[in-house]
Formats: sequence, structure tokens, C-alpha cells
Amino acid sequence: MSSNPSHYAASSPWCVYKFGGSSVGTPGRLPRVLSLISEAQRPLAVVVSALGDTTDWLISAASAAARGDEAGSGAELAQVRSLARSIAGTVLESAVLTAHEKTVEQLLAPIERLLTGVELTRECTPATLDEVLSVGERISSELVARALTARGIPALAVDARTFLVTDETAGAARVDIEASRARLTPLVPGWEGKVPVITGFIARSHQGRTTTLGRNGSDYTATLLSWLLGARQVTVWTDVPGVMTADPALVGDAYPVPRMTYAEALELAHFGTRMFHPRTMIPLLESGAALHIRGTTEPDAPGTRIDAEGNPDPHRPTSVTSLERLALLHVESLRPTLNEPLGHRVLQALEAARITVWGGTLSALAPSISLVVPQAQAERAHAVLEEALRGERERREVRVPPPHAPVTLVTLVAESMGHRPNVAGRFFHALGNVGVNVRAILQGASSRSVSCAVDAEDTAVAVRTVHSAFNLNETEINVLLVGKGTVGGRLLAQLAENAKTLKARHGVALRLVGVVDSRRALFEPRGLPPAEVHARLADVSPGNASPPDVRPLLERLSRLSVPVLVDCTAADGLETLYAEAFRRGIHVVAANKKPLARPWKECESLHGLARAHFRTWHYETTVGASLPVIETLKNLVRTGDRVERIEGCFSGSLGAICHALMDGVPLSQAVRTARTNGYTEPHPRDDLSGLDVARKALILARELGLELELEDVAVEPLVPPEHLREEDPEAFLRTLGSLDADVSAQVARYRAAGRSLRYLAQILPNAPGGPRVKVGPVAVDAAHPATGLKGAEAMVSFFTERYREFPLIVRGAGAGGDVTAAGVLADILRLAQNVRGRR
Ligand SMILES: Nc1ncnc2c1ncn2[C@@H]1O[C@H](COP(=O)(O)OP(=O)(O)O)[C@@H](O)[C@H]1O
Ligand SMILES: N[C@@H](CC(=O)OP(=O)(O)O)C(=O)O
Repeated sequence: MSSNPSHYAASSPWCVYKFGGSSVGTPGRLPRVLSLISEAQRPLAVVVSALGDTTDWLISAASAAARGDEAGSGAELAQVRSLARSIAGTVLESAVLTAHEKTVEQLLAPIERLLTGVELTRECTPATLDEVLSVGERISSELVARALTARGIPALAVDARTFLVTDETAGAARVDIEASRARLTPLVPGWEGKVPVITGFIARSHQGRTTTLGRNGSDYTATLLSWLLGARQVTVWTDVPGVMTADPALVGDAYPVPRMTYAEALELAHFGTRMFHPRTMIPLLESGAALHIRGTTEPDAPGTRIDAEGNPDPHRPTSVTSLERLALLHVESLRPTLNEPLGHRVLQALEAARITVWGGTLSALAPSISLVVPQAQAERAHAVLEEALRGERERREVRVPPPHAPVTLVTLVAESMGHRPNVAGRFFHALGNVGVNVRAILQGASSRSVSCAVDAEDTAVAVRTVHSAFNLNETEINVLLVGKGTVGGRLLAQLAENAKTLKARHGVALRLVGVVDSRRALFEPRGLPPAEVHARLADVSPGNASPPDVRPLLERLSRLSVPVLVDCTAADGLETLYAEAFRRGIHVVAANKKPLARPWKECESLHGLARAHFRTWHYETTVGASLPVIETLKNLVRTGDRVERIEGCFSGSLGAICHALMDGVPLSQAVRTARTNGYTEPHPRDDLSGLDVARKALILARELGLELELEDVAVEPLVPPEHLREEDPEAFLRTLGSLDADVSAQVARYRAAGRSLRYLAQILPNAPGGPRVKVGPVAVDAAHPATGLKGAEAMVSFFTERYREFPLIVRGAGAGGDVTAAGVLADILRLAQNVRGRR
């Protein structure tokens, strides 16, 4: 090919349109294609791919035939025929349709005979496969040309084999541009006044065999044609509105990149963006023509323009791409070798064995080497390396461990790498933050990209993380809410109320993607409007399992960016769900105390699991609703203070009940009111038994590093234990009435003595004989700080080495759906701070 761009600089009035399989072969889209062609400027050449998945089906038909599977081969071919018919039926009528169907049969007949031959010989050579595949593009060019003609737009089906000349390499032929030009030139005058509809992907070798240019090769046909015709512009129409910041199938919030350079597009194609054939850019680099990528379904969207200049905006988006099914090979140096350096020998050996090396950390003088190769070639590559380094291995100078597979190469393509500070630093920092293990960093890649190899299972999270770190102004947090009772219900309301401000002021896009209650589950990865949740959930028919199994939803949640499981239940057994969440890379925010009160060892291993997966477990609201109790204690411990005593009224609900009792309200009435106000646990027995406060005391004690169990907490209930047996909350409230008189009398005696009833918790880490934790009712005197508490107020006093004389006191509303939900929301936002986006 010429290396002199000016020689072939685009100069003619020709325009080239290319329509991919998704545009011509998806039912309903062909009429749009036809109108785009009819509205385009002239002269126009159109390149088309095979309809939909035709090429895949033809490949399967050939493989089935080679296995001798006649029925399988026939079934694949039947799919080709059936799609061709159904699409034709949407744009052609009566006699024209009949004529077209006859043409399709004429095209398919020799292919069927070829496949019979493959069945008999049980062999499908690459050359035969190319012949089989070529029928896909030939069918679609015939169809589009006929459909245009039927609409009064003069058109002509053109088989690219009549002018595109290649070498003999089946499956990925190389084009002879001069020979092709010589064949095309005399054909062009015959296109005068007509739209030539040219087959993409296929060509003919010097020896006259049908060849193909490689998968996605129609884009390449289009740019080659533009070069040959001297066209200034090529438009590739596809099913996405341009080149996106990431594969939209992997990243839901990817968006179109308005402009990029040829080199950026080349890099994207090289590192896995399957929308381009890697050679597509070569003719454009030669001719200087611009390539437009546009969406057939959104023709008015600006799309992406690819040219020599690219995007001059320094804040332009960057694209992330991934290449899967790879393997990582290492040569580990055990001690310095005395022989020649290993790098070039390794590369030479791999090249001689025709192994593709995608990249790696390697230099001629490198003592240790990492290489990325296709997974399918990994075992062979390993054997080649072992053989090439046999001497060094025998002298124990190097080791060649077995390949590590599968891995994925994740690449950020940024033309501005050199102009923007710390691109590589941000790339690796973002991955580190979400616990993605970077297996190898690729050096030697161009200055416009940075790549690393990650485990295949981390592909989605790695691509999404890098994408949001570089391309999103907002940090998107995806929430799956379990429990929509008092706290969960208020959280839904607060999500709705605060979403706009959080986005605008703090760059946090909070998206609710799922809700689970005791009977039903709802999941919508594109987001659920919080205000509609109750109604949408009511429409879901309850499953067999009650409560529903949340684990399958975790799998879906884990594929979204910054996934968070929010537990607003007071249920038992959620710890297994948390473990599953951490393992899948999901954060947990919980108002539920029960998992934190599990046996110490179990709880510790759950914390360990979160750490091992770099996930957070926030639970500030488990003690004192949204009062900053746990964070304050963590800070005291972190900064080296020694806690001598923690004391307080941890329960807003018991606070409200005690306060009402002191005001003369009967016990049963006081409990009922606290429950109605959303202060108590679902079953108020958990409050009156002291169990709920005991759990809170245990949570704080464990924050101090005390290895205590729930049974170690000395608990004195507010009412005698024999009154706490009733399982049904309503019946329980009724039976409490029998205690009203006794309790009121007791309270009157306290009042007379100038004392107040409070439910106190005390943690004494340094008590003689070992740490002590106790909770129970106490008649405090007027000087006690708890005396002044009103309603559902809670209070925690920290007596420490630094706060000995004047304790650090946290005090305020300690119960209620609104404050607890606000605390949960604050915990979710704290998470967002660790995974900052682009701003
Ligand atoms: N960065 C990206 N931008 C846009 N599309 C991408 C990107 N990465 C992968 N794709 C995928 O490429 C597809 C378009 O390419 P392709 O399947 O070859 O389309 P066509 O059939 O039109 O030739 C999109 O539907 C999308 O799933
Ligand atoms: N039909 C060929 C060539 C091609 O480019 O198709 P599409 O434009 O639909 O990606 C293939 O599937 O590889």
C-alpha cells in the first residue's frame, strides 16, 4: 500500500455508506435504511453486511457439516433462509418478492452442494468456509438493491469479488490495492445514476478464489472503497449511536464519543472493540477521509466522527475496552543468568511458533517477563517457552510456571495521555479501590493507551470502574434494598427527595435497582423510581420462597457500578447474604444489628471477608439511629485513646417508654405509642427484654476489640421475663396491661424519691476480673446526665483517658424511621466518597 497520503487524498464527490448486519437484518430496520439511502447525497456507494447473524449461522452450518451432522448443518442453513425471507417480506411485494426468493435459492443452491461435499469429506478448509460465508453478503446486497429499485431509487447489486483483489489467505485476506483499483476503475462508469449496493466482507484472490477480510470486515470494505473512489467521507450505520465510551453491553451508562482520531479508533479496534475490523482505519490514514459512526435507529444523533484531528477538547471522554479469553505467561528469574538476555529469545521462539503476543512486560534485558497470549494458544506457548529456556531452567536460573487463565486485557484509550496528569495513576488507583487484582501492566503499548491484565471474573467490574473514574461526572451507586418497613420505607422517600441535590451538588447518582420485602422481590437494573416501588412491588406475584431468595439478585447487582446491599430489616440470618455479597464485590450498609451480634468468631470472619474483597460494611445506625456513635468510638480507638467506660441510654424506644412512664402513662399504653411512632423493633418484646440494647452494647464492646458474646452481656429486662413469652406482637401488647398497675406504683415511688427510671447500658472494658457489659433499668438521681433525656432521646457517654473529667457525650433522637433512614443514607454516601468519579 502507498505510504504517501497526498497521492490518494480524498477528492471526488463520492460518499460511502455502510450498513451492518444489525441494520439490514433486524426486523423493522430495513425501511429506515432505505430512506437513509434515498435521502443521501449523490453519488453514493452502499456497502452491506450479511443480514443479522447470518455469518455466525453459516459458520455453524460448515462446522456441523464437517462433523458429519447433516441435520445440524441443514438447521443452520434453514435459519439463514428464513431470516432472508422474513426480512425480504418487510420491503418487497408480489412479483418482486417472488423474483427475489428465486435469486436467494439460486445463491443458496451451490452452497448447499458445497456443504454436502464437506459432510462427505468431513473437512471444511478455510477456503471452502470463505466460499460458504460469501453467500450472506451476496443475499443482502441483492435484497437491498431490489428494495431500492422497487421504491424508484435506481440501484445495482455489486459483488465486491468483481473488483476487490486479495492474496490467498483465507479468513483474513490482505488486499492488493493497486490491482483492486485497476479492476474498479472501468466498473464505475456503469454505476452512473445508480446506487451500487456492494457486498462487504468478501473479495477474490489473485488466483480467483473467494476470500474474506476477517470478521467485521465490511467496515474495511467500506473504507477501502472510499479510498479507491477518492470519497471524502464514509458513514458506518450501526445499532449504537456512535463509538461509545465503553461497550454498552457491559457499561449501562456509556455514551457516544463525539470525535476521535484514527489512532484512537485503531487502538480501540486492536484492544477488543468489536465494532471495528482492526484494518478499517488503514485506508483512511492513507486518504484522509473522515469516518462517521452513526445509529440507524437514531439517525439525527450526531454520532462519532473519526479523522486525523480528533477531539481538541482537553476534557474529552476516553474509551475503555476489553479483550477477553487471554492467558498470562510468566518467566520468573530465580537468579541472574550469565547467558544472553532472555527477552528477544522468548519473543523469537513465540513468533516462530506463530503465537500471538498481545503485549506484556518485557524488554531485551528483562530478568523476569510477563506475556499476554490468547487462551487457546496458552498451553502451546508455555511448552514453547519451556523448550526455549531449557538450559536456564536446568541451571535453575528461571522458572516458567503454568499459564494463568482466563484473563482479560482492560485498556483505557486516551489520546491525551501525555497531556493529562496522572492518567495511569488514576487508572490503577480506581482498580485498586474496588479490589481488582492487576495481574500485569502492559508496557510498550502506545502512548495513547494504558492496559492491564485482570482475572476474567473481574472484567465487568474493572471496565465499569475505569469507565466511571474517567468518563462520569457522577459516581453511580446502585442500591438493592432489603426491607421496606419503617426504616426502609422512609429511606425510599429520602432517596426520592434527595436524588437531584445529591447529583447536582455532590456528584453522586443514587440509583435504586431492587427492592425485596418479606414476600416479594423486584429488580430493574435501569433503576426503579423510589416513589413507584410500593405499587410496582404489589404487582409482583409472591414467589414460593418466603422470604424470597435474594442471592440470584446479588449476581445481577454485582454487574452494576458500586453495588450496595442495604439491609433495613431486623431479620435473622442475613449474615449469609452479606458473605455472598462481599464475595461478589458488593458493599453492605445495614441498620440490622443481628449479624453484628453473631458469635464473635463468625462476625470477625465476616469483617475479614469484607476486607479481603475490599468492600465496606457500614452499620452506624445499629446504635443510636443516625447519631454518630460508632464512628466516634472508631475515631477514639484509631487515635490511640483508651476507653475506660461507655455508658448511656442506647435505646430511643426504651427512652420514650421510660419517659412516658415517668409522666404517668400506663406501661401498655406507653409501649403501644412507641410502637405506633416507629420507635420499637417489629416485636416490642425485643426492646422490653433488653435484648436489643444488649446487642447494641455488644456491638460497641466489640468495636473496642473485646472478644465478647451476646451471652456475656448481663441483661435485666424492663419487665419480668415471664411476661415476654408471647410471640404475637398484638397479643403481647394486650397482656402487658396486667403489669400496668405494678409498674405505675413503682414509678410513683421513684418520682417521690426524686429519681427517674432509665434503661442504662454500661461497658467496662477494664473491670476487675475481665470486661463487663450490663444493661438494665436504673432509677437515676437528678444529677445523672440521663435524667434530662426526653422522649426518644438517646445518649452515649465515652469516658476515656482523654475524656476523663468531661466525658464525650453523643446525644439526640435515637429512634424513628426518619432519623434511622437518614443514617443509612449517610452510610451509603460515605461509600461514594471512596469511589470518586471524574470531577
Ligand atoms: N465502545 C463501543 N461503542 C459502541 N459499540 C460497541 C463498543 N464496544 C462494543 N460495541 C458493540 O459493537 C456493536 C456494533 O458492532 P457490530 O456488531 O459489528 O454492528 P454491525 O452489525 O452494525 O456491524 C454494538 O451493538 C455494541 O454492542
Ligand atoms: N458479516 C460479516 C462481516 C461484517 O462486517 O458484519 P457486520 O457489519 O454485521 O459486523 C461478519 O459477521 O463478520
